[in-house]
Amino acid sequence: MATSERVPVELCKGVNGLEKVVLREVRGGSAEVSAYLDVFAFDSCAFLMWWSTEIDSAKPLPFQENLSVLAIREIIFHVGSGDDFPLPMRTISRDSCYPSSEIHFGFGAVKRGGNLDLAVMHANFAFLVCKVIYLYGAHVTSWKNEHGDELLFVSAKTFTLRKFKMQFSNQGSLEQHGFARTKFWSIDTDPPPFPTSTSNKALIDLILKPTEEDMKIWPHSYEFRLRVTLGPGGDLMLTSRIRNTSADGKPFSFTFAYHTYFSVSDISEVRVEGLETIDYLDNLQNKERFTEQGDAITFESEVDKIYVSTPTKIAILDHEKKRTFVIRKDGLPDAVVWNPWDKKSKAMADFGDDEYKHMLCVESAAVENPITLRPGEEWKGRQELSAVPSSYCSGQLDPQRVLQGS
Ligand SMILES: O=P(O)(O)OC[C@H]1O[C@@H](O)[C@H](O)[C@@H](O)[C@@H]1O
Repeated sequence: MATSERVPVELCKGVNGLEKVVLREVRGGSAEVSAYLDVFAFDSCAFLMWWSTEIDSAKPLPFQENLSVLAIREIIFHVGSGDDFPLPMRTISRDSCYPSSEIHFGFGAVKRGGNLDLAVMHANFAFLVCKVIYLYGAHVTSWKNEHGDELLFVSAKTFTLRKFKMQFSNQGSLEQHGFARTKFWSIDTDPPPFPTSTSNKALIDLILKPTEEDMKIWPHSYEFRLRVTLGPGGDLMLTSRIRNTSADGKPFSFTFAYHTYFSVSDISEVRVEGLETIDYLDNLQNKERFTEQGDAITFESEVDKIYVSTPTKIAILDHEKKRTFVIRKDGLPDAVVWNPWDKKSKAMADFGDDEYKHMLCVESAAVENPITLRPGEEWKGRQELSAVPSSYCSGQLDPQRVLQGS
């Protein structure tokens, strides 16, 4: 039987500081199961960080050791009944067990140790689609699909989180990739309106403004807004808006990139489509300009290329995982493709020697031509990521269909 059932939940103190939730079978009244959760709640939303039916096999996700439960008003689990009970959450099917009216959206913010704040949001509590955004550098450190698979790559050796996201480099005088990724951002509670609809989405708005100290390094006044949105289908959207708020009448220029590290099964099995025949500046050859030849891009050594004036859709095909990442971008004409391969991986202190095999960095960017804003002007750059199952094997997938989003 696979009928939908709302099961009453009791929360009790578990071991190791974890919450323990007891679900009681309502039919027949005999079955009882204990499940261990790491949850926290904010306002009326509860967030599940991981779940296990056995305490010993429960492995916390990274960076969550110090999360504490603030309040829990209600947790609703939908499970099967009879012989199916308890169904692991990830096997519950959307159609049979989860009426759309009960899909929850929301986000929360909680303080953790080590002075990093984080915000967590979910688009669908039962499907474990959640993400974690560090206010330090506005890093999105986790993005999961409905099966709980992590879609982003985070190095196990990451110690400063310098590896993720914002590039706000003035090409030269600033630190590598600029300063936006090493500043503490704030939650923007009252952002100016966005033209796009916000219904049926979980979102959070972050903002970065310069302090007096920052102005000594980059003497310009700006508001840098980032909206992170999780769509109901699990798509991850990042929209950045940068405004020149200078009172001195001076313009400023910047370059930009969403420094996204995708998790891949095996870099040797991965193809990038959509950049064929496009010009690129090769970072490994003094930014000399070449034209990409032939078919899709594959990887067999270090790659560090800035593709210029690319199409707005790029696809990363992961043969082994049977998954395709589709990147759609707007306001970001360029795309950086980077994999450090073995030698560079060994030279990077916060990157494992073999981790290059499981990551690919594809960045939606505006690098070749810096963006210039006069006082009062605003720039907008948007990246939308989706992960779709693909039954790809060589020659079977029509790249044009992926790139045209059909
Ligand atoms: O280690 P970082 O500073 O995050 O940079 C990683 C890589 O980022 C890419 O954007 C650059 O093209 C590479 O040259 C660089 O090595």
